Amino acid sequence: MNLHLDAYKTALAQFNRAARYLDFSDDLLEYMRYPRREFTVNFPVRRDDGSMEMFTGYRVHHNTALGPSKGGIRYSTAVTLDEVRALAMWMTWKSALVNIPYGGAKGGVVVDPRTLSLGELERLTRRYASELIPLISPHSDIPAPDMGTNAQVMAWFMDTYSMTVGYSVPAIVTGKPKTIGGSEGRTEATGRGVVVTMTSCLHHHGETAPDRIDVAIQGFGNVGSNAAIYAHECGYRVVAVSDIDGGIYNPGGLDIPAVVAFAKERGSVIDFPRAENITNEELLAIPCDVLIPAAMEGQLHGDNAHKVKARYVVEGANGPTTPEGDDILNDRGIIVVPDILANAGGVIVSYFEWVQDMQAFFWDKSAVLERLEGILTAAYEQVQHNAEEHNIDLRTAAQVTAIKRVGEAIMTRGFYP
Ligand SMILES: NC(=O)C1=CN([C@@H]2O[C@H](COP(=O)(O)OP(=O)(O)OC[C@H]3O[C@@H](n4cnc5c(N)ncnc54)[C@H](O)[C@@H]3O)[C@@H](O)[C@H]2O)C=CC1
Ligand SMILES: O=C(O)CCC(=O)C(=O)O
Repeated sequence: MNLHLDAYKTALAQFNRAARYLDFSDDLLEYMRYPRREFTVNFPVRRDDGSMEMFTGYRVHHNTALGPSKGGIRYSTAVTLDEVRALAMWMTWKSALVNIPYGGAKGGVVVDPRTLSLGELERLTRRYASELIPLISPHSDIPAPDMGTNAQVMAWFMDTYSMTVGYSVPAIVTGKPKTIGGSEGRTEATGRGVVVTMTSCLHHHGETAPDRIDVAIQGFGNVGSNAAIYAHECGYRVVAVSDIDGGIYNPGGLDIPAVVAFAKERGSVIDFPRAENITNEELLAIPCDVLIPAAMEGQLHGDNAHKVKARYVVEGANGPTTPEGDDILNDRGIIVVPDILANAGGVIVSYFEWVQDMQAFFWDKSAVLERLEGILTAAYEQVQHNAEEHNIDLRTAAQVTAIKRVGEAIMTRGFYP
């Protein structure tokens, strides 16, 4: 299975499933299946040893009916145009679902950032940012971090854009360091939001005692580690976590602050002293109540979804479950809180950051976190309500709500093919 070629197939299969519940014309549905713009760029980067290497990057705008396109930038050797298409489409539905005035975009460069020195990473970022300038602006397309990128990468992005136009433009990207216009709470927003939606879902099912809930998390980057930290703070028992090198398991619960410190020093969670090493495949099948895939696409699929022991899957990553995986989980009565809802905390606080930058007026952390929680819990309740009303799963309910908003915006603006 090619997980990345399959990502767009997954996005389309989810869309087609939701489309059955929408009273839209075939023409309008067909229009929404396509990305609006796709940009591919090949560019050179000088390596520290003086050699020159060519890199390929992408930026895809899926739909802009509700506002400027918004979405992260991924640095990974697995990046393909098809993967970026899928991620851009999910951004359209995510922003619409949580009612923020954005369309969907995503970008990526085919590179393993761990193989670059800091200088090489900066040169690559500045060159890619400068190639994207015809496409981006605070009013048209606003990038942010995703897998393999972080606040520092966003700072170089912002600086490159600002140098080109001749004045500082903080609102060109979100997820920046706070010293240059970043928002309080953005770094932890996605992981925190995953735990907020998990809690809404557990409460809906009458499970209100966090100390009775065992959580396993795949991926220990921005999303996974912040989900682990907040889950631990809320009193949940995080029994397993993993990164690309493998995972660790302690059925009595992991000391998450100690794991965070250990991973920071060692570059991986594996060999953490008070736990057993496990593989990523074992983590997905570990005995627990909630499984949070927070690494990448296609992790739960037709060949392993039957092994999941969790009763809930809360999707921190984008597209971690294939349609075959979804069918198996649904048939087994496992509740899946879908990516466009569970991981929307990141884009919500990015929206807050953009608003603050545009107004040059900054909020304190409690205002950011309170508004974040308010939007996510309302979105969860709406999706849960729609799912019950139409007797459909949460993913389909979330997609129906989101696609309906985008379709209505397209129609209202005038859809005359
Ligand atoms: N950063 C953000 O604000 C948001 C990220 N997401 C999604 O969350 C997921 C993770 O993103 P970040 O945490 O930002 O990335 P990151 O680069 O900070 O961390 C990724 C983590 O996943 C691990 N990983 C990578 N490949 C893996 C594999 N094959 N098996 C197991 N672990 C693997 C890495 O070792 C690392 O621990 C992605 O799907 C991303 O699109 C979604 C919404 C917002
Ligand atoms: O913060 C943003 O603007 C986008 C984050 C992102 O890429 C995502 O939600 O997948």
